[in-house]
Amino acid sequence: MTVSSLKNCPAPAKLNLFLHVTGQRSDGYHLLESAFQLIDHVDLLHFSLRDDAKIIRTNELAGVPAETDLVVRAARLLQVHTSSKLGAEITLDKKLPMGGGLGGGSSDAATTLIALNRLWETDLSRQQLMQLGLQLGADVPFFLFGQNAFAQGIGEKLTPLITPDCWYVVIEPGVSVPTQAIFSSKALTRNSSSIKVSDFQQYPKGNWRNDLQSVAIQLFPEILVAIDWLNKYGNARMTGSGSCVFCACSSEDAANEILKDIPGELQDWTAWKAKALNEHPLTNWLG
Ligand SMILES: C[C@](O)(CO)[C@H](O)COP(=O)(O)OP(=O)(O)OC[C@H]1O[C@@H](n2ccc(N)nc2=O)[C@H](O)[C@@H]1O
Ligand SMILES: Nc1ncnc2c1ncn2[C@@H]1O[C@H](COP(=O)(O)OP(=O)(O)OP(=O)(O)O)[C@@H](O)[C@H]1O
Repeated sequence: MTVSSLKNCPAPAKLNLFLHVTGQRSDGYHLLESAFQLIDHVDLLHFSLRDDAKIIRTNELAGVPAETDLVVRAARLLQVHTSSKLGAEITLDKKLPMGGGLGGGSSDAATTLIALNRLWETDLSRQQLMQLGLQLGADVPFFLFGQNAFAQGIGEKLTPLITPDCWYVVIEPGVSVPTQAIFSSKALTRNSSSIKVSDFQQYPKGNWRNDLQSVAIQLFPEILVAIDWLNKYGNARMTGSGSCVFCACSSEDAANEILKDIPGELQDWTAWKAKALNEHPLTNWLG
């Protein structure tokens, strides 16, 4: 039986539990070490098969024309790479904030590659899709990897990681951070010492930090207000290049208690809880 559509395909967010910048490559990209954690807060994508090779995005996305949308770019890349004659209509139900450091666009791209690889029966392996995904962004291979990871290189060298089974409270401080502006800042330190994946399991959780945070705060002081507030409840820090901040909670009840306290007068904040995932919800779609 030929499948003609795939509905409600999740694209989960990630948190960088820590992020160290250890150097810079000659092409300008930065060498990172980070713990990538999948969480159950998702965008949803819907795919319908077309037999005329057209890739059509059916929704509007504010500030992102279809041609530059990572979803459309991912579909085109797979189509060209596999010489597929098939097309797709794609609808993106966007929940993750753009410029939030949650990897939303990258996760949308990864879910598109996974779903269309199935719908078009192009049968690329996980490894092949990860290589393709890297052309779209440094975070994309992680969302194809299928599990939580210790990342090295520019974020594409991935080792499976056992991470705490907990809940997270995430605050969106109401600003969108351009990743490039953070990495290009003169104030960014690029010389953190390297750690090994085996060090991670012993690494004291209270010491986890994000080297991009101080630069992001200089440009967007709203991030510091959210960190200072959330620090009352745990080791609050930023994910990715910001703007979202998070802290770990031992239970869903503990997360609910924090959410109840969110000050009503700070209208620009959106806050929510999410459970740590052990694996990507679509991991079984790749062999
Ligand atoms: C900050 C993180 O979210 C951590 O997970 C990622 O490193 C960012 O990944 P991403 O958004 O997929 O990044 P890309 O779209 O590849 O790159 C955006 C810009 O960030 C800078 N960039 C990104 C990743 C990296 N390791 N070094 C960099 O210097 C580059 O200037 C690039 O032009
Ligand atoms: N499908 C998409 N969803 C979100 N952003 C997209 C998409 N396609 C292109 N973009 C562009 O990518 C930019 C970064 O968006 P994204 O949501 O991935 O940020 P982010 O969570 O900060 O990413 P990262 O954690 O990878 O730095 C957006 O500002 C937008 O211009």
